[in-house]
Amino acid sequence: MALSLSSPCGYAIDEDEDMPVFESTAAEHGGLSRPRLPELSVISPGLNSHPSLTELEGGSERVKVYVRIRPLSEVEKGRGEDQGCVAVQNEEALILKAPKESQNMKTAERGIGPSIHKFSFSKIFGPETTQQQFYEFTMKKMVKDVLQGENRLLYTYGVTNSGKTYTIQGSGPEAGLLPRALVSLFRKLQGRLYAAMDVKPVMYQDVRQLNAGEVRAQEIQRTSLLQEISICCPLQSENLSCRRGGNTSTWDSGIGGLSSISNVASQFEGELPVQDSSSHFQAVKLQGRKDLFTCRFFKKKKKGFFPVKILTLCSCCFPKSTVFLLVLPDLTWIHVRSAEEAWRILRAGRQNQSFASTYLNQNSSRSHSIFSIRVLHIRPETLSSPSIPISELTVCDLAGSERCKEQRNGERMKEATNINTSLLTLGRCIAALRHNQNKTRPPQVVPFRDSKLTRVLQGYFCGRGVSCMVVNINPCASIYDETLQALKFSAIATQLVHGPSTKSRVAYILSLLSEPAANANESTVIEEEEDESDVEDGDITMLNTETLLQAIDVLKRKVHRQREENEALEAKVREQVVSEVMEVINDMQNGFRETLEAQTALLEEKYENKIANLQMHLKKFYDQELKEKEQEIENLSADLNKIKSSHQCRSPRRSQRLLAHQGRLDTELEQCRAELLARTEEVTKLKMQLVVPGPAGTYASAADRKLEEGQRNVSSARTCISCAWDLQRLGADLQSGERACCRNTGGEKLRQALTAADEKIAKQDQILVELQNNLMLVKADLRRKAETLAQVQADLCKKRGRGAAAACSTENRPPLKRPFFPSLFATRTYNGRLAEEAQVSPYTRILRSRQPSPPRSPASTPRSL
Ligand SMILES: Nc1ncnc2c1ncn2[C@@H]1O[C@H](COP(=O)(O)OP(=O)(O)OP(=O)(O)O)[C@@H](O)[C@H]1O
Repeated sequence: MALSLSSPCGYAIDEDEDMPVFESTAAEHGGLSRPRLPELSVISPGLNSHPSLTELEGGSERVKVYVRIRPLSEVEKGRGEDQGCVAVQNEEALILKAPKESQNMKTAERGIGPSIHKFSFSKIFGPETTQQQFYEFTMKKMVKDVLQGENRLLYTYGVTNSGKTYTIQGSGPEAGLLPRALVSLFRKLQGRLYAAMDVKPVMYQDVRQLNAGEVRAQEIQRTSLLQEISICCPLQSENLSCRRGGNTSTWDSGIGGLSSISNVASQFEGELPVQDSSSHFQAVKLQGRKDLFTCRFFKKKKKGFFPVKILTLCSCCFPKSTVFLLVLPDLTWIHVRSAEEAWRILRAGRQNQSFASTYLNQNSSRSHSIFSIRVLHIRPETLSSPSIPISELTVCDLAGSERCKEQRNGERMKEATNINTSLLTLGRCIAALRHNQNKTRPPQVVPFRDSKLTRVLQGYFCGRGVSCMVVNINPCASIYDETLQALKFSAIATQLVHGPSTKSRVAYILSLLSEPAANANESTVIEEEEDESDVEDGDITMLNTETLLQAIDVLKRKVHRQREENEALEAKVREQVVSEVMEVINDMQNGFRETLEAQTALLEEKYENKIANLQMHLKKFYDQELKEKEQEIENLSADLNKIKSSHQCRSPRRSQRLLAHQGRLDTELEQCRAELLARTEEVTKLKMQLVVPGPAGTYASAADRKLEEGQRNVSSARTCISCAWDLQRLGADLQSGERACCRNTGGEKLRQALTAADEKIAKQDQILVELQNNLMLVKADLRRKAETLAQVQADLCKKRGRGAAAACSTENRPPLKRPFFPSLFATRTYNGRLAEEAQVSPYTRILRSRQPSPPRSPASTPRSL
């Protein structure tokens, strides 16, 4: 088998060639030269520049989303589809401008949404990009990764007729990503292929060692299947009979879509087995499930057919057959020894894919196409171990999304509905994954199980591998709205971050087991583990149950320890928080106290001011009241005077009598005054005579002072007595007058004043009696003193002789009786009360008590004296 894979269909494969650097296509599309657009869509999550990888969560990488814009065909250009609605701004930014006829423009004109949208992607490839360039930038590295044990997925997404199949499979000499990847893969594996067929991958990451019988059976099955597949080709061209749900219809073989594969596969024409027309293919719908049906391969025998292979497949995935499709457990993996065999199966699978002519695409894929190839990394020393590392490359050509209503055929419409449903589920899964990346929000269930497509791809979205999306764009103006929707969907995918790798989980589990063991059993298990570097490359399924249980125990202990640490930390934090809170509370308390004191001072000041104001107002008020009362008193006095005068008018006789009596009293008083003056002069003269020098003089002066005192008392008493009697009479008269007035006026106040005056007069009487007694005593005392004085003078005369006798002749005269008048108004009193009474005479008091009686005449008052 001399097969040159260096350039199978004219394209050069240089594995060591550096990745080409593409220039921006913005200038060609006028993206940079266009004026600044007035309005931009805000729906593009990639509007801002992409964050660097280090900024992403946990250092994970974002899902790479590449955009490829296909060139317009001459026919499309002739239809006027080139309206510049898709423009590349730079290598990462794409601008969509709604054409006039589009629905988006209509809604934009109604003001509902923008007419210009900007999207950001990992890289944008313009229409001039060749298949080789696109492969080198996208798939080449993936192939390398797969050979290094990584899992990789590449899937295309876009509107129908946008170039997805062209990108994956190619057309004519322009082979797509998949044939190039296969050629590259087998070239790299050349000379290192494992020839025996004694291992077989079972579900997911498990590998089973086959015994001799199983190897033989496997070989037979493989050869048979390869033959059956190769047999299908002529059968399909002969209108393969297909029975679905009892109805037999002609199966659309879609041979026209095989041109590119056939072109590449032409390299292997000589190697194809001889076609056998004795096989037959039948598809039977599974009971109760619309999307599942069973494909049976029959080998024609002489007497009828017998089944060779039964596959249960999903209509939305790869409806007829492929050995690389791993949807349900009864599918099997076929051992591929060379690129040639891979091509055969690929071509067969391609033949069994559904194609149809739609209104947009002459050869439209009516089902998703998934191609998977697994590489078992076998080492002789680990051959017996079930944990053989496996890496997988999956290339998925999704069917194009399209408007169902525009399908003219019922069958096409059903297909379009199925396609859109599965694409919608894919979109929901991506949106849910995007949502779950935000740890602050409650996680959503990712609806992987709602579609076979998402079930197949689930592993790549859950850390099993790295996925990459290729968005194909048709720049035709007529499908602008669909293109916009596809870009919106893929814009969500640009925000996806790859989940944590399952390999990192394995490494984590192994690191757990390699921690210092708490007991002997653990250490035993660790010793039994393989070299870490060897095992870390594998998947989680390579760990046995015992190891996993041990890891769980370690994790439990770790969790327990963490909880204890957390509790201790929490207690510490609580303590710190409490102390800090207490400090804050104390500060607050001090603050409040200061504030309170300040407030109290302010309030005190405020209320003091208020009290002062109130006092001022009260004072004003009571002053006013007092004035009013005084005014009232004055009015009352005036009234009283009026009444008196009227009373006088009414009883003139009594008034006259009173006036006459008053006149008499005044006369008497004047006489008393005159007499008093005369006596005073006389007393002064006597005093001058009585000045005696020496001790006798001293005695004499003392005696004189006492005498004067007694005289003053007596005179005051007498004056008081006389005045009192006069006043008593006057008071009685006034009382009678007032009573008369009161009878006429009924003034209660006046009556009370008179009663008080009567009481005072009674008291004066009593005082008068006491004064009379005192007078008697003073008189007796004066007599004794006069006698003593005479005696002293006589003794003095005897001692001085004759000269002195002459003097003594005058001095020896018997002492004259000293008049009492000089002490008549003496201020000396016997007690405080008397002094008061002496100062304020009964007459004065009576007059005062009768206020507001008419004011006294100055001549009639004792003060005038
Ligand atoms: N980059 C390209 N260069 C040249 N021609 C292209 C390119 N991309 C697509 N085409 C052409 O556009 C047409 C439609 O492409 P293709 O069938 O791959 O679209 P599709 O997206 O797979 O459609 P569907 O989803 O209906 O299967 C084909 O004739 C193809 O040759």
